[in-house]
Amino acid sequence: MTVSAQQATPVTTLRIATRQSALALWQAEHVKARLEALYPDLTVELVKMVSRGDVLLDSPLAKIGGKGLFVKELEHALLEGRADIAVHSMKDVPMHFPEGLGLPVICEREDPRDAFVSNTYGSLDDLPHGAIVGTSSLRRQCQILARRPDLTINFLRGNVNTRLAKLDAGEYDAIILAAAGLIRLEFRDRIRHFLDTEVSLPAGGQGAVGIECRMADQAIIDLIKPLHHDETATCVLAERAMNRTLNGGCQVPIASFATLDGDTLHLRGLVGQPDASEILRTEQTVPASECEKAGIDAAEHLLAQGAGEILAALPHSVAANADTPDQQ
Ligand SMILES: NCc1[nH]cc(CCC(=O)O)c1CC(=O)O
Repeated sequence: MTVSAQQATPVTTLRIATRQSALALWQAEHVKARLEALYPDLTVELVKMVSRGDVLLDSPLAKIGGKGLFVKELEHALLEGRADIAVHSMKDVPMHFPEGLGLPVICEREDPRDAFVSNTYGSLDDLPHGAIVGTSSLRRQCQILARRPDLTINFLRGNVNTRLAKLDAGEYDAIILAAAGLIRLEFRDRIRHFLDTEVSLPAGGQGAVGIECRMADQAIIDLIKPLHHDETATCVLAERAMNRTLNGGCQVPIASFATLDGDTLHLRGLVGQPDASEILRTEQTVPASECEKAGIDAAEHLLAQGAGEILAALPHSVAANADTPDQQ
């Protein structure tokens, strides 16, 4: 279909490609509801897909494919015309898009912080000496050990519901999850404490949802554009520019988090050893219009301190797997 033909044809039905995890479905339903509220005559359908990452969830192979495994299937559906948009957690979106696809919309961010969840203890600082904390994010592990070197970090995988079930089964004294996922799935009451960003700097894009589509589909882009949130997008672009400059899929253990104060953007970045033996930090303050430059400068400052050596020393399977994409 040519661009002019699409502009002449109003969109009557929109298909959203989505994974079938509870969080992915919530995000797709949320976008569907917002679009239906904006356009009462529009029919929005969910195209539910099983991503390779979901199939391989319990296999070590899932580690090798990293983030890409969870979005590739959805991107195929877009490229083959089986769906019109795909809704993603920005944290899990790879740095580069296949030819013809792009991500023109980033929605308003939910709480970006990490959350402390426990059935016994009120916060990280309340945990007794040697307590067991569940997470498989090296970013979280590194920052938790920096604050509490006595804790034992144990591997914890699966989606949000699985993780809570493992906590409830008594396998851990506490677990750390993104607040956003818990809030969206109505588990806010399980959060005992929000980790201050000074204690646990979030992953780039955490808490934000983005919409990917075919960039030639101007009518679709126009349709979804009202869901774009400029302030969130400015912050997420800075965070992603830092991660991209630190080199592609290798994002572990990397944190990047930007905030806006009027027209001033403040970006903080971190690269650390998983055991917290070394933690590099950077802070950049720039006009909001230079958000990408802030990300590049942050990455270069981290690289100048030795971030490249830390990241290169990580085993490949770990380095390729970012902030534990299976958690969705
Ligand atoms: N890495 C997995 C992932 N991707 C997005 C979220 C939910 C929060 C968000 O939207 O960033 C999670 C779960 C988690 O980190 O606990």
